[in-house]
Amino acid sequence: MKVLVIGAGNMGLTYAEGMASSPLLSKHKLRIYDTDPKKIESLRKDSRFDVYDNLEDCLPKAHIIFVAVKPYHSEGLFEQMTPMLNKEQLFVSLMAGVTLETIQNGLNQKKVIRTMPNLPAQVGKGVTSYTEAEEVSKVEMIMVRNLLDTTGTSIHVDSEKYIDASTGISGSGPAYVFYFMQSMLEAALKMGFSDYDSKVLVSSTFEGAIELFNQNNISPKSWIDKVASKGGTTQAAIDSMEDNNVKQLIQDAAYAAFDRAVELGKDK
Ligand SMILES: NC(=O)C1=CN([C@@H]2O[C@H](COP(=O)(O)OP(=O)(O)OC[C@H]3O[C@@H](n4cnc5c(N)ncnc54)[C@H](O)[C@@H]3O)[C@@H](O)[C@H]2O)C=CC1
Ligand SMILES: O=C(O)[C@@H]1CCC=N1
Repeated sequence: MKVLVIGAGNMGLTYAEGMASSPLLSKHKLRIYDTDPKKIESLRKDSRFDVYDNLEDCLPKAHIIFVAVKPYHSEGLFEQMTPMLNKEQLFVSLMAGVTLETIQNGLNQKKVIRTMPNLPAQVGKGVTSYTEAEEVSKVEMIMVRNLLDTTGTSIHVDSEKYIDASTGISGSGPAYVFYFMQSMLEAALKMGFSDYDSKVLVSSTFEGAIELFNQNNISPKSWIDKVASKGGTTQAAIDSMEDNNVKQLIQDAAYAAFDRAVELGKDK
């Protein structure tokens, strides 16, 4: 099977790297197309990929095409792609907001799957939500799911609403975690720890907490109770967060990303 990734940026290249070793690709190397000459030059040094700088050479014969450009580049790209397509091809969008209908109309094609991946896919720990147009067959869905799973785990959702919603939780979510990490790093530095010690204190704390959460069937709220002694230090920190409405602010942030995904879909 010939798989083509269009757009070798943060997300496209991450997916390309994950899928490059998939047995589904059999004897064919993963194909990548990008318009940035510098990127092309550096990708050509990577023996896992067949790298292209023009669509005519890679698009017409591809079976599954992943589209990983920025949403605002999609319209121009679709116009360029349309004359080279055939009805057997399957399209998988990684783009935030851009709806199945917009992609179908833009490409004049029916077989489209929309996904929302996230960046931890770079270390095989991504989570991707996905949903499909009704013209996509069950076999095609299984093939794509197997490809998505090369970058971590995936969840099927029944409607595009949940693709936009997962953008607010998992797609943009790693940035919220990094925001929290950055805030704690800055606090550690202010307290006088070295760069190295601050990094160890913060990253080990995150890693340990996630591990506890994953290895036990206990809610984060219950874990908070296990850390916090009555009248102790943790309670002082949690009270400070509650007084400052931090929980509501985080939820507002997740909804802001969700709303922006919906808005991006309407911009098209
Ligand atoms: N970065 C992230 O964490 C996530 C990104 N996404 C989605 O992935 C898509 C790509 O985002 P990033 O990888 O972060 O962007 P990026 O800017 O890192 O990569 C985009 C790539 O597309 C290339 N490109 C631009 N126009 C092109 C064209 N006409 N043909 C071929 N290549 C073209 C650029 O040269 C660049 O290499 C976006 O639609 C975004 O919504 C989704 C989930 C997470
Ligand atoms: O910020 C963005 O628009 C993309 C989608 C989810 C993560 N990055």
